[in-house]
Amino acid sequence: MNIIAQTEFVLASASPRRKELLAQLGIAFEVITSNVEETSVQAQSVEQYVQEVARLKTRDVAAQCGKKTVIGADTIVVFQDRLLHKPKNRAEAITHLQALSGNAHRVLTAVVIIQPDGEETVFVEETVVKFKQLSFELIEAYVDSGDPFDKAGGYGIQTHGALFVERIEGDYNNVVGFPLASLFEQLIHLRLLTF
Ligand SMILES: Cc1cn([C@H]2C[C@H](O)[C@@H](COP(=O)(O)OP(=O)(O)OP(=O)(O)O)O2)c(=O)[nH]c1=O
Repeated sequence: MNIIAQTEFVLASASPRRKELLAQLGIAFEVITSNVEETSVQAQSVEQYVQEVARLKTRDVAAQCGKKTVIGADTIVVFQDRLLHKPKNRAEAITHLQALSGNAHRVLTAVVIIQPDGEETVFVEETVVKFKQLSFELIEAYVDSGDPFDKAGGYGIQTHGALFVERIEGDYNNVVGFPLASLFEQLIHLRLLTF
């Protein structure tokens, strides 16, 4: 399938996974990373929080590039209304995985599209992931591999975190950091892509 960009695109993300996912569309884009501090965001709900962070990152990059369409995102892991951020250290990574073990959690990704005229489109996609019961030995071995530290919730479903999954409801790519199918749908709707 030939997907044609109707605008110049910029991806506002340092995540190599988002870059790979966007590249799957087969369109050209530039990558510009924002320097926004995520922890400063205040919100009433996790849905509002993830949108606000994604908005801040995307706006920061949009301010640097005039006539282009900027796409940014933020992914959070929510367990019983608690946000499980990227773990700061080994102990936190272990605590996150112990909480997720044997339970279902939500992964929310907010995507923001800012067009050259400043028009903003925001949507949030949710995927529910149920983990198997994880032994302490397995959690420790995984944490010691170093994989959890750049990932929300402290695991990567695209790496050895895949071994923890009992079932998943929703878009797998949303857990990796970009709900590609919904993004495609939005970009078609906004006439920023054609095929
Ligand atoms: C749950 C989960 C998260 N993640 C990643 C997706 C995101 O990259 C990261 C969450 O952090 P984000 O703050 O959403 O993204 P980032 O810091 O990697 O990149 P940027 O802010 O520049 O866009 O966790 C996985 O790769 N696999 C998973 O299974």
